[in-house]
Amino acid sequence: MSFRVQPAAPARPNRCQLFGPGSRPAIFEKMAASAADVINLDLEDSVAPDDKAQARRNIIEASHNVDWNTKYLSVRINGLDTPYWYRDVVELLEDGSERIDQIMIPKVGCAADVYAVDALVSAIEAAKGRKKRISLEVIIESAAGIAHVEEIAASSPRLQAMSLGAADFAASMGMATTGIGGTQENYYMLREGAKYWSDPWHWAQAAIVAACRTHGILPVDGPFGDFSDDEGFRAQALRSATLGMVGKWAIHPKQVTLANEVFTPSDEAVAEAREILAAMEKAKAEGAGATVYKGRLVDIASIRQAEVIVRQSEMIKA
Ligand SMILES: CC(=O)SCCNC(=O)CCNC(=O)[C@H](O)C(C)(C)COP(=O)(O)OP(=O)(O)OC[C@H]1O[C@@H](n2cnc3c(N)ncnc32)[C@H](O)[C@@H]1OP(=O)(O)O
Ligand SMILES: O=CC(=O)O
Ligand SMILES: [Mg+2]
Repeated sequence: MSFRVQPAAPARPNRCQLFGPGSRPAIFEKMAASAADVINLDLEDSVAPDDKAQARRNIIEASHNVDWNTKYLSVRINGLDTPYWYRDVVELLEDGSERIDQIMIPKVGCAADVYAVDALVSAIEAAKGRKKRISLEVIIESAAGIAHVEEIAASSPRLQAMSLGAADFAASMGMATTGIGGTQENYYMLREGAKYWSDPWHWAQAAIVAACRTHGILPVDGPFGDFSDDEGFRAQALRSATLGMVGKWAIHPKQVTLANEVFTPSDEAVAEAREILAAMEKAKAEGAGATVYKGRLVDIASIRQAEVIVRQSEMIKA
């Protein structure tokens, strides 16, 4: 480990972030009753320009009237290149209840984007005497966002989470696809006439995870658009979890269970992690730093790997 010890990410479950348009208040109670850890009420791309003002009022009202129970409540504001974002922040924090936990900033391209929102949030919190400190999350969904991902991860002590937004990311990068996440038909390797599909999101996800882990931020996988394809969602989520992401968005309620399943360590995985920890305790007592578990090497690094799984499981159960 570097002399600079890696900071821990916020210790709260973030397995599934369920999205819903702020212009559709009829679904707010259903979102609150879902099994998602995080609720994202949207003012951005799922809300038509003419509905932006009403969507803000709907969300403000719901922050007072809906029982959000233990949900982490986040509101996605509009991008900093629009005329809407400052009113989103001002109205939400002047008129919205203390129940709002987080503001999500889309299409972040550099650290200064986060700084701008942080400054406005800080001023309103102080002016209104708000008690709960609002946290921030960002979406990496542009060429600039991924190019500056590390400075963005370091941008603000309010920053808790960072998601990959596959749809806008693909558009910004000029990728030849209209698919939102998952396998892309034309992204394959060819060997002896057989196609082997590769993962075009992998490099961006890995860059996000590295930036997040360096700065103690939760790395999250964004939307999977085809909500009739459960197996496709599961495969994408399993890849994300394997890379170190802690959760995934749901853009339809049927994706919530799938995300929760994938991002909750299984009983088998936790049992194996505990066995590895026990094997290493025994090795340590015998003066060894390495031993054999089920025919494979485990050593002191394995303790850290096993602890990731045990800690995640305990945090979710708490
Ligand atoms: C690329 C991005 O930026 S993604 C993030 C922004 N996008 C979003 O927020 C979109 C979120 N999702 C939605 O708006 C909707 O789920 C849609 C448009 C995809 C589909 O909506 P519908 O056609 O109503 O879906 P469907 O008929 O299958 O809904 C089934 C049930 O779930 C409810 N429902 C639909 N969406 C949601 C949701 N996001 N959260 C909670 N409940 C929902 C419906 O009201 C319906 O309830 P009912 O059985 O009591 O009648
Ligand atoms: O905002 C999300 C995306 O995929 O774009
Ligand atoms: Mg987007």
